[in-house]
Amino acid sequence: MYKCQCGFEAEIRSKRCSKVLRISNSKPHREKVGILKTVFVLNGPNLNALGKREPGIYGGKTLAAIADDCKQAGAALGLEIDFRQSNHEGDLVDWIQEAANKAVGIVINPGAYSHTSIAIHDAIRSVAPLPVAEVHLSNIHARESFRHVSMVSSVAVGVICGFGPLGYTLALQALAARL
Ligand SMILES: O=C1C[C@@](O)(C(=O)O)C[C@@H](O)[C@@H]1O
Repeated sequence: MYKCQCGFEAEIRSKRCSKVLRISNSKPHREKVGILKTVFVLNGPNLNALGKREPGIYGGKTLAAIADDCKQAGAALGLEIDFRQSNHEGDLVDWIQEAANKAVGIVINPGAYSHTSIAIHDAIRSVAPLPVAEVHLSNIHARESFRHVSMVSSVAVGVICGFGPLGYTLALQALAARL
């Protein structure tokens, strides 16, 4: 039996296997305390420079404007958006771990860490079955060969790339359809 700080107590097992799910993310718990489902939208290095960074590749929209788009899309989907960016790999690992207790899913654009980070790959595995959608503004497969491999894709439920900022909204819709 698991007990939340709010007093809600239950043992909730996954439909797919007998694994006990985290109580704070369970639907009955969320319904009881009346909280919206939260999705973490995480952004990796250099994405804070969107708007002025290589606009021919990434477009002219700032990350703040993308955050607004996500919040608007989230509101329509009944999702609360926790939007974050860091240039530091460890922050992204910490936030993925934090999402296990606070979110029903993650949208992540890991930036260049997509191509290198075993730590982010492992962090996503460690919070399974929390669904993770990987997003890239650019089509990484149509760019330099070092961008063709992502450490994240094999542990993501899906990948959206090449559609610019719209990819974030599409990822939120795809996650919402699974909840
Ligand atoms: O920083 C980025 C942005 C990116 O993730 C994208 O959104 O297209 C693609 C990466 O290869 C690059 O390092």
